[in-house]
Amino acid sequence: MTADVFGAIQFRDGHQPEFGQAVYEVLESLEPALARHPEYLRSGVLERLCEPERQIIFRVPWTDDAGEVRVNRGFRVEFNSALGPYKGGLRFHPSVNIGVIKFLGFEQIFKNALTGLPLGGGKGGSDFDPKGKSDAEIMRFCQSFMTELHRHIGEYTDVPAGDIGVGRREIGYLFGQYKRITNRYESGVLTGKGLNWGGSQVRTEATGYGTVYFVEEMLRARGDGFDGRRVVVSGSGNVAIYAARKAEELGGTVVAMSDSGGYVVDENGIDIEAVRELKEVRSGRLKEYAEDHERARFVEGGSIWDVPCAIALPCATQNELDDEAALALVRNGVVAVGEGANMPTTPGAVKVFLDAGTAFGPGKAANAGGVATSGLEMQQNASRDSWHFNYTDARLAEIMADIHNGCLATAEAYGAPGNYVLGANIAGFTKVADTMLDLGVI
Ligand SMILES: NC(=O)C1=CN([C@@H]2O[C@H](COP(=O)(O)OP(=O)(O)OC[C@H]3O[C@@H](n4cnc5c(N)ncnc54)[C@H](O)[C@@H]3O)[C@@H](O)[C@H]2O)C=CC1
Ligand SMILES: O=C(O)CCC(=O)C(=O)O
Repeated sequence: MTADVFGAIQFRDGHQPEFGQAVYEVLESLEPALARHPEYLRSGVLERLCEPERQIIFRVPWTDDAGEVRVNRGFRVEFNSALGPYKGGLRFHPSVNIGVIKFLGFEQIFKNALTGLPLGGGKGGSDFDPKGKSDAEIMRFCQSFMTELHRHIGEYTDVPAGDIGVGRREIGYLFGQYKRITNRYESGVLTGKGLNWGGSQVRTEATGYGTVYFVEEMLRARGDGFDGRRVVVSGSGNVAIYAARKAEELGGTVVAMSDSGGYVVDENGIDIEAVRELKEVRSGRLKEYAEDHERARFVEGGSIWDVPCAIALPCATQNELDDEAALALVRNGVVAVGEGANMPTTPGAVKVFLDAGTAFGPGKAANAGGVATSGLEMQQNASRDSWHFNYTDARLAEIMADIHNGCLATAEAYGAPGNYVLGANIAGFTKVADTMLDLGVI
């Protein structure tokens, strides 16, 4: 049956490979749940889940510093609102197209369900490349993007946030333009805001910290931990920096990090604060880190996954860890892999880890701490409140432990103990599917 559904999707959307990959991975692991619950098939839940409720594509014209008019394409895919308003980030990167946004929106449905918070799934972005743009250009782009997007979003409708290329600066320009156009100080319309204007403590750290909390739970379930372990973190953006920081706080040694130019290795442990300052303040390249730290070496190109480690945290982008990389990690004795990024591990590589008995935390569970903390930001906005750092961090840790335990229990209940991929997919799916049954055919 799932083969029929997938065939229909391939027929319609075969030119969207990332979307096909994300759908296939979910459908494949749902078989045991569908066998137990034929009502999902009778009510067309699968077909409805795989088709976005709404897809918005729009022109984003803006003027560069030389006075030239430029045009980018903007997207917002409002995928599923069974559990709450559409929720998910905006990605600004030249590789963005409708298929990439659909894959991210589809993943977001199940991830958001796993958080236990009332959040539907959506995603958006643009093929705009922020690299090399001035602050004024970024602002004009964000204002133009919001001039169209504002009519589709709202606290009770659709609540965007950041993703690759969209951080607090961009959220600020987007929020400013929304406020100006609508004449409403509607804090709950966006998350990832600055602390002075409705943001939440811990949102900046949340995805990286949450990923490490999840991996810590997987390790604990095996009587292990971060202490004294070598850790490799790919990427050096928002998720990577705070995953590395938390891994170090728990006693791990982060020996390698990367950016799109290559990777840096420091056997004594990377100075995470120096990477944070380099990336967040100076917008520099990781190569400069090696120039400033004589014990470090920079490898241009190549695979960061060749660096031996016990714990691997892919935190850059989709399909960055392939079969060959997974085999290298397993050969070098990896014990746990936690996906900080969305779908960073190819299907073949996931199979390598599952076959080897590596604890593997899929992104929709392991990186759910970011959107969960966005949910906590929405709670604070709704109650005109702001919580302390430690309280918010404790809520995040509790949510990640609950997600871990839910995935583990679901995997066990469906005859696949220790398989977090199956556990996350079935646990997220059944919550959304049961709600869709309650709400009727809409
Ligand atoms: N920011 C958030 O709250 C969340 C982000 N994610 C996912 O985490 C991943 C990273 O996102 P952020 O850290 O927020 O973005 P970011 O823009 O702060 O950093 C992106 C990082 O990925 C690297 N990168 C991007 N494209 C690359 C490519 N083609 N090849 C090699 N490296 C590349 C960049 O060098 C940078 O280190 C993405 O998959 C995103 O969807 C997942 C959950 C929440
Ligand atoms: O915080 C959010 O709403 C979205 C985070 C996100 O884009 C993700 O989980 O991939």
